[in-house]
Amino acid sequence: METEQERSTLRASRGAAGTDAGARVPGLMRLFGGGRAMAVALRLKEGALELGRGAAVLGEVQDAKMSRRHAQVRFDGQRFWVTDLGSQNGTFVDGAAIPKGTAHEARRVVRMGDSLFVPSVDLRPLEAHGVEVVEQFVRGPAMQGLLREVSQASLGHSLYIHGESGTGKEGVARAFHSLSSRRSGPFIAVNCAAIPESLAERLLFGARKGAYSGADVDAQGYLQSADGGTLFLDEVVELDLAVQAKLLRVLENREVLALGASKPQRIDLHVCCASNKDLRAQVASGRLREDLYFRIGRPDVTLPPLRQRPEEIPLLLERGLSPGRRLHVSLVEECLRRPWPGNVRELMAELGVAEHASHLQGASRVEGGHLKPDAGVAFGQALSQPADAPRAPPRQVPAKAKPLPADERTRIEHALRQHGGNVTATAGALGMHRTQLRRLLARHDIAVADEDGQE
Ligand SMILES: Nc1ncnc2c1ncn2[C@@H]1O[C@H](COP(=O)(O)OP(=O)(O)OP(=O)(O)O)[C@@H](O)[C@H]1O
Repeated sequence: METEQERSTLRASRGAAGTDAGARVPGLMRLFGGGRAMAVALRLKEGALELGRGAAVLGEVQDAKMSRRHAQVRFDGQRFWVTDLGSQNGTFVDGAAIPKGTAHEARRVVRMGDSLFVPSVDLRPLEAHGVEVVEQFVRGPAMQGLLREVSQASLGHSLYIHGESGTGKEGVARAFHSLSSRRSGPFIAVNCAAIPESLAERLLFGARKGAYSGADVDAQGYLQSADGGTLFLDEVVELDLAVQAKLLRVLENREVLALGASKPQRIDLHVCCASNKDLRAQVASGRLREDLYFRIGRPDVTLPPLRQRPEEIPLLLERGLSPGRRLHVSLVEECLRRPWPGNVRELMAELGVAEHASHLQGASRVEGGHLKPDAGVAFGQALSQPADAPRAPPRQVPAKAKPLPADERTRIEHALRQHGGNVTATAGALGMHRTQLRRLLARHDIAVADEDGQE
């Protein structure tokens, strides 16, 4: 895009994707190494890949903390398995050290040395598009694909963006505007959920002087303000049905009648709506007028939640840090493990909190232990059970898989060792409350010293 001021891209090391639509390319995405975010696709050869210091697939960013023969990763057509080949510093799956010599299912994130790998059943999108930053906006392959659809849609008059809260819908709406012929006009963003019902008509359509008591000047509505540009209506289904009917008339007739006005005013705008709800279901339940749905509900794009775009997380963190601060691998690992129900908004807010905590401790880097235990975790959900695994087929319990409590014990023991037996710090690193960790310690019969040093 011509308007792009900044463009940096983390590209795969292995060139463009294959074009055979049928042939998936399973492998690992290396998302962190050498203290930096990266997005490098590592293909498996005949279903397997051996990783270690000096391995050619690690390219120029080698990892001194990896052993020469560190671990092997294998894909069985459904699931990824990782086997530690006797490494010195261990291999960690979802934060827990795995025992050496036995295959362990690789789920969300694998750590070897200071490098992080995320399994992917198809590397081709990453190979073809990489992860790029355009005007501070991080765009992985899914976002780039969606923006290609948005570019098509920008030739028309409307777009509907469906996606969970905090996924970046407003950023997509701005792209719809800046790609359109109205890019030099205004972009007016309105959160319909925040408009009091009694003020909705006045704020949207404007009011003439004297239209109601206290209206001592003409007031433009959002629609008039967006004339010649794009009106972004976030949470559009929150508008009441009478206002929806009036909005439809404006969009169809391209003229708006302000409250108290006798003559309508011509307007010409694009409209982009967004919601985290399924609009068809909203029509079915009577919350959205069907005729308005046909005017604003199509074409539509769906923005995937952040947990399905893990390749963006390290770069989001890196770019979200204050100047001079650095990321520790443990922070990125923790963030890759958590489901982030509040998506990018929550990730960035919690990064700020973690950065502050690290600052207060005088730490030079922001670490996993600086994240709040409940950051990025859905209410009532255990961290050991992520909401949905990215890019992996539905998981079944494999016959040889170890039951969860054994994993849990290993994970807790490892974290305790890393934090010198301090329960509070260990709980923080594991993303749980101190009392929750105490319960687990009792259940697994793991003895620790109390905070005051008593065992
Ligand atoms: N890909 C991204 N790169 C950088 N920042 C992003 C990205 N996506 C979202 N953000 C940031 O996350 C925050 C939330 O994004 P945004 O407001 O666009 O989400 P939304 O989906 O519109 O949320 P809501 O539905 O709650 O209004 C913003 O501060 C935005 O700048």
